[in-house]
Amino acid sequence: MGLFDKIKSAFTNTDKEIKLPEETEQKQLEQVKKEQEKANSYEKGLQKSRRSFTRRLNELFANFRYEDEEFFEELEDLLIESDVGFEATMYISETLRQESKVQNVKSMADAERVIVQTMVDLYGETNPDHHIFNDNPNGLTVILFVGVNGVGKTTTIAKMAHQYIDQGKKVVMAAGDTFRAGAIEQLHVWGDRVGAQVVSTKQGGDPAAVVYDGIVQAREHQADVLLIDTAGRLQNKKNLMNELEKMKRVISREIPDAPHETLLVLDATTGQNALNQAKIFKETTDVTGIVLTKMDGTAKGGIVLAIGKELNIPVKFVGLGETMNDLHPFDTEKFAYGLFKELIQQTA
Ligand SMILES: Nc1nc2c(ncn2[C@@H]2O[C@H](COP(=O)(O)OP(=O)(O)OP(=O)(O)O)[C@@H](O)[C@H]2O)c(=O)[nH]1
Repeated sequence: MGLFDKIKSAFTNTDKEIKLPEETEQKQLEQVKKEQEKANSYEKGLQKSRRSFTRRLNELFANFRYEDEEFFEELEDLLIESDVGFEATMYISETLRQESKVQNVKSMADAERVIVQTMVDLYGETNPDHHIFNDNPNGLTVILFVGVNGVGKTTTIAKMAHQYIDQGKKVVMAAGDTFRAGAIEQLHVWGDRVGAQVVSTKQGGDPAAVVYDGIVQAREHQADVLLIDTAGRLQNKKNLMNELEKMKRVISREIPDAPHETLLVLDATTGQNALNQAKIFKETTDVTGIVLTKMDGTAKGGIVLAIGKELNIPVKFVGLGETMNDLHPFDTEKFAYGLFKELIQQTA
C-alpha cells in the first residue's frame, strides 16, 4: 500500500471512536496523548504551506482544464514555486500526463487525486531512511552539526539537548564554532537554559581541541550524548573540509564508530539556496542526515521532495516552531498529512 492509501485509510478511520481497554495504563494513555500532540504539531507547523498549496491548486482547477497544455505549464510553475524542485516537478507532471493517456483521469477530481497521491507517495519513496538514527547503544553517542550561519544550528542543538535531557539522558555540548563572534556565548546561554554542560575555548581557538575536550568531559561525567557545534563557512571549501575532517579524525580516534551522525542543518525558508548549500556540504563531508528548520515559516513546503529527488540524503528532523519542543523526528505520514490534509479529505 502506498503512503497515500495508508494515510487515507487512517484518516477515514478517525471517526471511529478508539476504545481502549479499561485497564489501559496511565502510561499508555500518556503515550497516545503525546502522539496526538505530535500530529497536531505537524498540522500547525505546516499550516502556511498547506493553506498556500491548497488554495493555489484549487485556483488552478477553477481556471484551467486539466486536458490543456496550459494546465500542465501552470501546474509545473506552481510546483517549482512551492520549492518542489525541477526533478520532482517533472515527475509529478509526467505522471499526470501518463495517467491521462491511460484514461485513469476522467474528471477534475481524478486529476487532483493523481497529483496529491503522486506527491504523497513521493514523500514515502524519496526519503526511505529518515527513521534510521545511529545512536551508540554501548556508550557515548556523538552528533556533529554542520551548516552555514543563521540556519538555526545552535537552536537545533539546544532543542535536541532539551529533548534528550527530558528523556533522562546526560548531555554535553561542544562549542566547535570558534570562528563566529558570539557563537560560544550563545551555546553557553542555551546550556544554562536546558541544563547541559558546555565545553568551549576562546574565539579563534582550535575547534578540534574543543571536540577532544568535549569527549574527555563527556566521559568524565558519564554523559550519554555529545552534541558538537561547528562553524559553517562556505566561502573557502578547502578550509571547511580540512576543519571538519580534523574534527572527525579526533572523534574517531577516541570513539571508533563516531561521529554516529553528521547532521546538516538547512533553513527551509531559503529554498534553492538550501539545496545548493547541501550540495557543497555533501562534497565536503559525509553527511548522514538533514535537519530542516523553520518549516513553519515557509509557505513553500515542497523542499523535502527536492531534497529527496536531488540529494539522496534523508531528512531526519524538522523544525516546526521556535519552542524547545518544536523539533521533531521526520515522520513521512504526519508530514504528508500536515501538508495535504484538506486535499486528502477532498479525495476521501
Ligand atoms: N520559526 C522557527 N524559527 C526557528 C526554527 N529553528 C530556529 N529558528 C530561529 O532561527 C533563528 C536563528 O537560529 P540560530 O540557532 O541562532 O542560528 P544558527 O544557525 O545557530 O546560527 P549560527 O550559530 O550562526 O550557525 C533563531 O531566531 C531561532 O529561534 C524553527 O524551526 N522555526
